[in-house]
Amino acid sequence: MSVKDGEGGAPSQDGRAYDLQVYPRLSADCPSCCTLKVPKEATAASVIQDAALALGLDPQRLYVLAEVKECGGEEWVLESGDLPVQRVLLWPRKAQEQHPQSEGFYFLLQERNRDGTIHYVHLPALWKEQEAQKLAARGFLPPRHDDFDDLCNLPALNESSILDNLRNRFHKKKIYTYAGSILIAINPFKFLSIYNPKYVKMYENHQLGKLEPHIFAIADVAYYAMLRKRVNQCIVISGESGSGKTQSTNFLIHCLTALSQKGYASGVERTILGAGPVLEVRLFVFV
Ligand SMILES: Nc1ncnc2c1ncn2[C@@H]1O[C@H](COP(=O)(O)OP(=O)(O)OP(=O)(O)O)[C@@H](O)[C@H]1O
Repeated sequence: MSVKDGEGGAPSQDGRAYDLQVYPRLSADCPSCCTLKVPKEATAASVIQDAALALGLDPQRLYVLAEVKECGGEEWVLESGDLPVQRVLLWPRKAQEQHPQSEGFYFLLQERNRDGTIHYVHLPALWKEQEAQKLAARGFLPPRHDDFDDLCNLPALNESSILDNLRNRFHKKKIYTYAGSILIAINPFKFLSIYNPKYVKMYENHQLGKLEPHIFAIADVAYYAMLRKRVNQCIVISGESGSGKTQSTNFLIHCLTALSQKGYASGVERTILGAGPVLEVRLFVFV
């Protein structure tokens, strides 16, 4: 609705008519909006009547007018004696002057059942999509992702959603994904430039989950937990043959030795890695 000095429409006592835009939420074949010129003292009942006429709706059916306000996304159903223009005059100035549905302040026309409840219709997919986007923007729905770096955040948790998520991430060269504090790694079978000293530094002393999942984050958490609690830590690596257990072990040792400041200089990393094939290191206990 935009507030204008009255030309046309029913003038109010102060001589002004107000443009009131009403968006029907009825069926897909209904017009998307109608603009009415109404006086300040027009009631919701009369606006509903005019809107039904303008939209060519069945006058035998019952309708309600609801005010939608962006803040919180509430829909306030108006009583038949309520004055829609009064509501608009309380909106922010910009919304008073211009309020396309996309801006958040508008009126909805919905069908009402005989018992007073609102008759919800099957909404067109596009409309639902827009609503979902708005709710996500307000924080009522999780932001729309096609990949989640922690499986615990998947909106639907089942085998196919897990595999889809891992696949999507893998195609974006994100081979690591968390499931809580567990790290899932998918073998890329090719070199990825995510293991250089810059990454060791980046993940150093960071809470798990703050950054993109990475094997260095696991090494870092174990290392600092050992220092803080002065208790041995272990990292269990499991997977089928060829899945990358040995490679992951090497990355962990690389990161741990780098963190302990001994890595490059003392040859500790080389010594441990050299013992790997003999010990088949899968589980580390650091004192
Ligand atoms: N993160 C990675 N980046 C690049 N290549 C990797 C990665 N992880 C594994 N690979 C490659 O995949 C191959 C198999 O990995 P690896 O030997 O670690 O598997 P494994 O689980 O230890 O196998 P097995 O249980 O049979 O010993 C290796 O050639 C390795 O280089």
